[in-house]
Amino acid sequence: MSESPLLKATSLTYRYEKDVATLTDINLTIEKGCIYGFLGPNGAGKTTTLSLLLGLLEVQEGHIEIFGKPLTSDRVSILKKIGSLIESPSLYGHLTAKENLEVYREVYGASKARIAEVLNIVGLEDTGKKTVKKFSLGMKQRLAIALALLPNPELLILDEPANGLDPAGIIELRKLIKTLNKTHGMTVIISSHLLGEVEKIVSHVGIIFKGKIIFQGPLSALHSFQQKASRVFIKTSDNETTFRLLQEYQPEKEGEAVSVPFENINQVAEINRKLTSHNLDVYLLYPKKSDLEQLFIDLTTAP
Ligand SMILES: Nc1ncnc2c1ncn2[C@@H]1O[C@H](COP(=O)(O)OP(=O)(O)OP(=O)(O)O)[C@@H](O)[C@H]1O
Repeated sequence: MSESPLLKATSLTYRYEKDVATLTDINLTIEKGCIYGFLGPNGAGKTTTLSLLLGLLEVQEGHIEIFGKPLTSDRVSILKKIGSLIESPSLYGHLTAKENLEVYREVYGASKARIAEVLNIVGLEDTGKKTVKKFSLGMKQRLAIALALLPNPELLILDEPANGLDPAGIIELRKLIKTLNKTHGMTVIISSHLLGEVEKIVSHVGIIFKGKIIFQGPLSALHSFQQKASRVFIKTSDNETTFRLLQEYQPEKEGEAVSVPFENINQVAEINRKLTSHNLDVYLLYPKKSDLEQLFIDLTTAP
């Protein structure tokens, strides 16, 4: 029997306001040892979902299990094994990296030796007396991750950690996440609104769009899904007949037109031949941008 997932969220629906569902029926399965990229455009519901997983928001509908236990009943023991970076970290600008960690050490019940360890892991061991206000954003971000690492968590949840970082900072962050996963065995959930930012490190991807999960699976499955999101838009002199003739392509009616999933350019020529051989006039035959396709463009285009 396969091991149960490290995290399982079932049918999460969340409303900030009574009549507006910010999340609808969210199902997530995250396996131990993976780096899970949680992707979606701004406002899709990433932070809300992660806040529910971290118990920062109360579950209204649905169920969350982490480490095989329900979050509602085993909250404290679960949260002790999770490190997180959500929204801006609270760092003291007038203190050094080490002093910042010292402030949080007792909160987490971590040993003094753990401070040097986490500074090493995030590559800030040589910052000495430099105060945090003189740190670059990338260094601040790594220090915030060091804080999250103090309790030596099994699961690390990072909400848009690459936001605002320059390309060098993003590369450093990727390296760090890979090390945490490979060398320290941590499962990592990292959210982003850009696929390119996380594509190089993630093993699995979940895509949230308007509060709904529209894809979840290994990174390798994403590209075939992406292709399926493209459709060919067809308008002829008789759309009913077109719909009937194209049954094998799984057509859908779109107002005055018909659309079929786009597979390749040869299929478009084949459809054209089929329609004209049945004496239909073909007015339009073109790939149409669906919401999903537009979503992929948004996820793959730098702001
Ligand atoms: N405290 C709140 N009260 C009311 N609505 C909220 C609150 N927080 C977030 N929202 C709304 O919920 C929706 C999802 O926001 P959320 O922050 O979860 O998205 P996101 O994917 O993390 O986006 P971003 O990257 O912009 O933070 C948005 O429409 C947002 O305006």
